[in-house]
Amino acid sequence: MAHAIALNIQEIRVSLRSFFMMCKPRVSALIVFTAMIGMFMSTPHLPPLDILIAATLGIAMTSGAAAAFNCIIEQKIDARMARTRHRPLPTGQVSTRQTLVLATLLGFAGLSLLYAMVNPLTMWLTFGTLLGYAVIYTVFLKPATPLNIVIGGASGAMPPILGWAAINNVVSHEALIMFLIIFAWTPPHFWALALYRREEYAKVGIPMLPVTHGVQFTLLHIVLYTIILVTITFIPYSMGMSHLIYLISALVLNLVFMVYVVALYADYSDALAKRTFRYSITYLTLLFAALMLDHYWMLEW
Ligand code: HEM
Ligand SMILES: CC(C)=CCC/C(C)=C/CC/C(C)=C/COP(=O)(O)OP(=O)(O)O
Repeated sequence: MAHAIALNIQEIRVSLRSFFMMCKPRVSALIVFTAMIGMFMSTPHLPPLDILIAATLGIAMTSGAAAAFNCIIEQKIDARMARTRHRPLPTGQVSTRQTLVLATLLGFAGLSLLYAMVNPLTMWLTFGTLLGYAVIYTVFLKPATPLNIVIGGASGAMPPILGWAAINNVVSHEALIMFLIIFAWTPPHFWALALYRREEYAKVGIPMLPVTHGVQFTLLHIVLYTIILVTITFIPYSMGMSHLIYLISALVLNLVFMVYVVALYADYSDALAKRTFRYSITYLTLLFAALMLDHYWMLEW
């Protein structure tokens, strides 16, 4: 009897750990971080603690649920790619039904928290973001067009808008600028990975840009989108939303990003594409951290 209970607890622990991995915790963490920056940027003071906590939790739970739905829908493809074949659904560590129940509960709980403790606007925008990623991107765009990531990127760019709405109950132009930064960042971020994983995407028939249009065409578009990104990152300074700390940080981060993408364009290697992909994550993290640092530093003065 005691043995059976111990076994059951062990099974539940394995299932929960597997489920947690399907919430793509590292991606979700950066998504939540950008949402929190949206919250901090939306007010000259600190946001009310109860709303800050409820909004952060609600957005994190819904983002995790969206990622888990993506894992359910893509499990057959995931099983055939080296990068994803160890995910819990392809290895059979958890069942589809179990994951579906947990993802639905998590998403419902996250959205309810936003509705009850934050505001209905944030709940509806977050629900739209979930549908944008789990349905529009995953089901319709990803298998259909190399523009999947450009259009689908809109849902990954939503978090600062969600954060701002959580505190102020509006969608502001400042939040839209932060949205645009992530929106322009997403193609270079993802195409860098898609380049060194192009053979796997080709094998499973997903029309990522390097598969449909080749390496050189993708590299050119990475450079073009990075130029657009760099341009957009100067808007916060030029409209007085951010100041010198942000400007200097953006200059340095942009310079390094440009060096990466131009070097990649000039002399492609999988190893450099992998480093560019990793840098894209550092870039977005530091750029958003700089927005917040600049915001509070300037208020101090
Ligand atoms: C539709 C848009 C996006 C696509 C297609 C995309 C694609 C990817 C892929 C395929 C990976 C590798 C994941 C893995 O191997 O587990 C990845 C990693 C990552 N992405 Fe994105 N991404 C998108 C948007 C975003 C956004 C909006 C953020 C955050 C604001 C983000 C943050 C990250 C982070 C932090 C990682 C590293 C995960 C790790 O180290 O395990 N991505 N992305
Ligand atoms: C707040 C909220 C509801 C956010 C939802 C938006 C969200 C979770 C965006 C994540 C983007 C992401 C993980 C892309 C992975 O691409 P992929 O799915 O093509 O990669 P894969 O091959 O690793 O599955």
